[in-house]
Amino acid sequence: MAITPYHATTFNLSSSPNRFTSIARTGFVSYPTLFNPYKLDAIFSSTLLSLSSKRKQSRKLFNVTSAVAPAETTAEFDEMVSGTQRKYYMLGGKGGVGKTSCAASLAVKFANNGHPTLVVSTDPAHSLSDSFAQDLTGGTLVPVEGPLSPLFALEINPEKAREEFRDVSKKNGGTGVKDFMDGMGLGMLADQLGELKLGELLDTPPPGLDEAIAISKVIQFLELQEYNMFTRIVFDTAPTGHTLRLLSLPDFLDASIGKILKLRQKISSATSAIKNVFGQEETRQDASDKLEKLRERMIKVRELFRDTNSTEFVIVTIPTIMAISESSRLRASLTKENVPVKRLIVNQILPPSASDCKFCAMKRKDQTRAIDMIRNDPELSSLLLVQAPLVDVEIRGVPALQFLGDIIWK
Ligand SMILES: Nc1ncnc2c1ncn2[C@@H]1O[C@H](COP(=O)(O)OP(=O)(O)OP(=O)(O)O)[C@@H](O)[C@H]1O
Repeated sequence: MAITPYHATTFNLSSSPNRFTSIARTGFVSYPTLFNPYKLDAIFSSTLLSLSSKRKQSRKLFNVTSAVAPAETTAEFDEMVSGTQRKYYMLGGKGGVGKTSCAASLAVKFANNGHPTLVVSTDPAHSLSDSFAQDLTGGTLVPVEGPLSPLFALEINPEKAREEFRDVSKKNGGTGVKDFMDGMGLGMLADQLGELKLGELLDTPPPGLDEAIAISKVIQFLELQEYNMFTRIVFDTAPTGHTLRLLSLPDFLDASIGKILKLRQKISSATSAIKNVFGQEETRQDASDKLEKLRERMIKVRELFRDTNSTEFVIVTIPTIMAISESSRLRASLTKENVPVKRLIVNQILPPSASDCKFCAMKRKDQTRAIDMIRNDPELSSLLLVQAPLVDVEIRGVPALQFLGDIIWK
């Protein structure tokens, strides 16, 4: 019989609460967990624990070691979780490799380890809602039910935001622009650009503008007193290309704002007719101050991405040559941008098996080859290699994410 240690269906991942209760009645759950206020999760996690020790036993029994990687490395989660200073984790990589699942499971793990956590998706094609099996749309912070400490999720859709912006700009002939931009934390840009046909500018947006909207929204939230509590921020980023644009964006905006400020200086020294375009002296001064603030905020973002003490970019990949090649290029670009990278998650690795079908044997060989490639890749070989197994159900909902998180983030 094939051994599938990560056979999640065995762990009742998709079970109803009643089935958990019946597990409890059969004595599968250790006594103290019944006092936990989050009973279902407690029962669930202790069931997982109990089954995970069974898993270890069955490994011993059949002397099964990981087929693709003899030496198991851990993610060194202790280091990730230690300290109450705010830390940012950005998970990125090729499309479909499991960025969202890894980001969501990390956020759940942080929250279960005492960190009030915010998980943010800046991917225009969001899947956080699907991953948490909860509606997180709406562009604002939504509490996620289940973890032991507060966990909030935020899905930002920059494309949609841009669409909305264009609509408002058309409908109101530009007058609603400022309100909308204020809402996005970019009000000061609107002040400056409102009269410069910003709507037209958005028809051919400069690279990174969508990400600008996403980033400024997050920063705006984090500046609010009520969101001071978050000590871990996990970003589920868009696929590689977008991420790189996002990283270079603060520079871009900084440069743009610089241009705008220069333009303003020129205008303010011009005739009164032109002065009317920007309003009275006081208003102009106020707008300049706001613009400076935006510039400062962008500089903060740029520094944040590069701050080894507070930020880490975690690359997520799968064991295929194509995904690994892209990860290697991503690492090179991140190094160029001075973004700290320490961990590489290789997701969806076939779990060990005593007897392989032909397809599995081939697939396993293929994966082994891909993992060897990582070990010989100059960009990737120095990273902490964390292996995550392919599980046999879709990872959806907090209990399932907790299950995945406990496997990956050790
Ligand atoms: N270790 C795993 N075992 C089994 N299924 C997985 C695993 N990791 C991810 N998946 C599944 O793969 C699919 C894609 O995962 P996910 O949405 O996390 O990837 P992504 O990289 O965020 O994708 P996108 O680039 O489209 O946003 C999902 O159905 C998810 O449940």
